[in-house]
Amino acid sequence: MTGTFNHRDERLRRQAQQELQARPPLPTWQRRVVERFAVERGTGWYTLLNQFAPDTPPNRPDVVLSGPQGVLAVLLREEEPAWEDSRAAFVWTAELLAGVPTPHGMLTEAALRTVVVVPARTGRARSGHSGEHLLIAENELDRVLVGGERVLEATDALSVARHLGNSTFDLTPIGWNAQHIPAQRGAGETGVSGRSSGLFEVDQLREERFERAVRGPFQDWRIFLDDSQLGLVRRQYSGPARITGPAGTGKTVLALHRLAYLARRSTGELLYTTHLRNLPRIAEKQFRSLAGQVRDRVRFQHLHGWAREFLVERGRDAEVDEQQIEEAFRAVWERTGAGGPLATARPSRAYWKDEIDRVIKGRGLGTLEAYRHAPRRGRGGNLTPGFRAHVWEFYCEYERELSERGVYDHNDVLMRALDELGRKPLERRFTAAVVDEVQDLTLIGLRLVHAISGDAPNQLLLVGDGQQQVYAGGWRLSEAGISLSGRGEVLRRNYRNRTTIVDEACEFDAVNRFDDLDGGPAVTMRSALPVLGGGRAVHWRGADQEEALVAALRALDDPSDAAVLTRTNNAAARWEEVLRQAGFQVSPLDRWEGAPSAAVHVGTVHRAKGTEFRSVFLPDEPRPVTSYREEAEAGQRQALVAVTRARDYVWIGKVETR
Ligand SMILES: Nc1ncnc2c1ncn2[C@@H]1O[C@H](COP(=O)(O)OP(=O)(O)OP(=O)(O)O)[C@@H](O)[C@H]1O
Repeated sequence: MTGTFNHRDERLRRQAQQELQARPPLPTWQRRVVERFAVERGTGWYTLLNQFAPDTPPNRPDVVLSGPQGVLAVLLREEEPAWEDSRAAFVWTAELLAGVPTPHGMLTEAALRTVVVVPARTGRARSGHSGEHLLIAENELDRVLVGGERVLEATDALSVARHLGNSTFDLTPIGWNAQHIPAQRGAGETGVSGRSSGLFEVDQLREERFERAVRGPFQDWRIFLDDSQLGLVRRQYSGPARITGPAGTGKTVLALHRLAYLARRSTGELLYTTHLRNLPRIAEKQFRSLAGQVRDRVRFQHLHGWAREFLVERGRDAEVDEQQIEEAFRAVWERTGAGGPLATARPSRAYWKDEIDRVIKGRGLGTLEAYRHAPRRGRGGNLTPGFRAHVWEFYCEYERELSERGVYDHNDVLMRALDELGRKPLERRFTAAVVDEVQDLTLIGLRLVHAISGDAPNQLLLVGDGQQQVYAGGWRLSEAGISLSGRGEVLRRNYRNRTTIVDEACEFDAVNRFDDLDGGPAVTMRSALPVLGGGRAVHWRGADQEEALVAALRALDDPSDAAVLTRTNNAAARWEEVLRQAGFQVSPLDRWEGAPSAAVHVGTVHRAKGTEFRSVFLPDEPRPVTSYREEAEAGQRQALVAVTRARDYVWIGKVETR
């Protein structure tokens, strides 16, 4: 075997030497490197040499390689170059690559890495990522050519190489011929078009793409996007923009790609934020795997965390004591709420807490007069201006209680941060900010992200889905001074949920109170296009739900990546206990950072926003019967969020006692 390989390597080396002789000579060490690259043709790498090498402009790659581990923009330099040059070389190559179609989707620039190779005599290169590139010495080429994660199939690698060779005169194939390589078509494999464009026959492949390629070993959201996703990653927006789409349509994936794309074409810090505490941690982990080289450019932080940190930097108090807030509210409710007009109108403490959190403070209403006329979207209960005076009185009591206890609540933190920004804006705004799950922000939260980001091109991207709103209340973007002017986009292909799960989700009447507010087209789960067929939904009915759920968990073919989702914290705590006693390893959702684990995740639907699991269990739990429309609607939206966390399997319990 070895003999065969050596013979092949030798042939490839001689071919490369001949081709190199016909062009301006390279310094000896560079020639050695290019020959080595060319020999790797035998392991699936295609080499393209910059026609200007060794006098390549400093901001261009000397060599580009396409192979199993992706695409490499290689700079052969005597010394480590300035980061601006290696970044420019990356962007130059990325622009050539933009949207190469493959059977798995459009290739993204996550498949591309910049590698700087310096001569061996320089000694071992200062190893590792400098942020923009990987620096290695000539004798360390194995680090990028051998092993590592495989991201391209052989046909993809060749297709990409041909595309590069055919899209610029600057890159010349070495050791292979972009025009004459025969198409490779094996069983179940898609071949390469013989056309000189070097592209796949995309039209023929479109049909196959969803069914076959998505299931294939290389359907990876980091490396391949669909055409509408990739278009939005690269689109230039002249002001704030918004992306909507039903659950599982790749909104977060798109947002992460866009952050990476913008990070590589700008300076300064970028921000991914949301009101959810655990989502930034999960998104950060995904981003690291997508764009490790620019990971330090993007801050992943939930909005309250950002506001607290900002206030502290400005020397202002920002501590929030959850327990004190809860006690303050309870005291006021018992003193004036429970026996007063509020309880008569609506005997729910939580409802009036939401009225303060989501309407009065959430909208930053400073006077009774403002509250009298404020819209109360999605809140139900048509409160007359006269009745609102009672609510206002109750709110003032709550504020007095907080101030006597010397505490701020979460809304205070956002409002104080907004005030502080009004007094003295950020010295340097974020280059770009993405706000995920935007439908659940309060109006003050929305104003705050707008104040942080501004209106400049590409600076603010709002990502959300009105059908998945799980917190009360609502707003119009215009109330926060944000104008989209047509910069609203919709995604429709669902990559997460198998068809059966989507069908289950469509059973819920999850009214979208957002899209019709902002004038965009209302796209609901029913109009989503599931890419993955199959899936399984089990509706269990009976008396002993604990026994049934535990048995169903034990019966899973693949027990990894399972979650039990509940409506309330109490129910989550109880299920944690039940599962532990049944011998399961349990991981509370609020501490989860997105890493795969064998433990069963347990938490509320609120904590599960933005996450996904192979199997999801939704046990029945007692819920108050409601005659209020908005509560029923909220329940339906929560149920939709819960079901759409499942990729393959959903178990829905219903306790039926005699
Ligand atoms: N182009 C793609 N190819 C393959 N998988 C994809 C693609 N886009 C997204 N996915 C996968 O689909 C799933 C859902 O993506 P994502 O979380 O971005 O959706 P979302 O629209 O933000 O969902 P939700 O609104 O429910 O939070 C993820 O598993 C993601 O990896």
